[in-house]
Amino acid sequence: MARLGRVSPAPVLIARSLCFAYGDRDALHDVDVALVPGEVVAIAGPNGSGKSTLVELLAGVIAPRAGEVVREGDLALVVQRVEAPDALPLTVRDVVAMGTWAGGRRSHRAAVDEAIARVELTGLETRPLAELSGGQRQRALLAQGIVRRPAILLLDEPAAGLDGRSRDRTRAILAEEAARGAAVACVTHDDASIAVADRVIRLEGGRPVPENDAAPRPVSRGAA
Ligand SMILES: Nc1ncnc2c1ncn2[C@@H]1O[C@H](COP(=O)(O)OP(=O)(O)OP(=O)(O)O)[C@@H](O)[C@H]1O
Repeated sequence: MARLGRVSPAPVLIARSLCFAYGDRDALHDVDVALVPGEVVAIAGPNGSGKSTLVELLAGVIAPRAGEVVREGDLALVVQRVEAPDALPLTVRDVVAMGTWAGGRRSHRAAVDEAIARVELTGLETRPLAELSGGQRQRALLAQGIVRRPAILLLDEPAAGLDGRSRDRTRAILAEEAARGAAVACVTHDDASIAVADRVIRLEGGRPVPENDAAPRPVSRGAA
């Protein structure tokens, strides 16, 4: 009979031996990732090291040249996008509500308002996105990502360009999402975010750096 003990939760995302190239330029080599519920993982590394490419592969935005990604549960991707779609008169509430569309589910208006409040944009619900500052847009995109409480939350520099208070708030939201059971992985250059992450995946030249605790934590056997 198996002994009862503390068992790590099963991963909700496993990526094995991921490789990717843009044309003939290699961008990522042989990267393994396991994301488990309740954990915030920082994806760090210098410019051009492959962080955004990795997140796009994990999210399924692009397909790997080699390797595979297995996901359990729904996923939200928060991208770093500074330009607003001026041609579309989308309000903050519209943009956040779009986050509830995936999987045919629609959240209640209360959930949309709650997500807006969490990123401290209450009062700007009817403001067109194009009339927001870059930091406010970034926070609206974060609200879009968290509104449907995804099992997997991937973010590409969600705090880039934010002021100190909004950075702190973003960091707190990622911790809150992990606390409710989401698996969170976040590309960041922010030392404070790296310091508070449960684990860091560090890339250099498209390769994981092993000496920086880049290996996934042990996970329950058989889950893969
Ligand atoms: N669309 C593209 N076409 C060709 N090469 C690309 C493209 N996007 C990225 N690359 C290259 O792939 C490599 C990895 O880029 P990526 O954007 O993933 O790095 P990053 O670590 O996210 O960088 P940064 O910190 O600057 O955002 C870089 O060498 C980059 O020049």
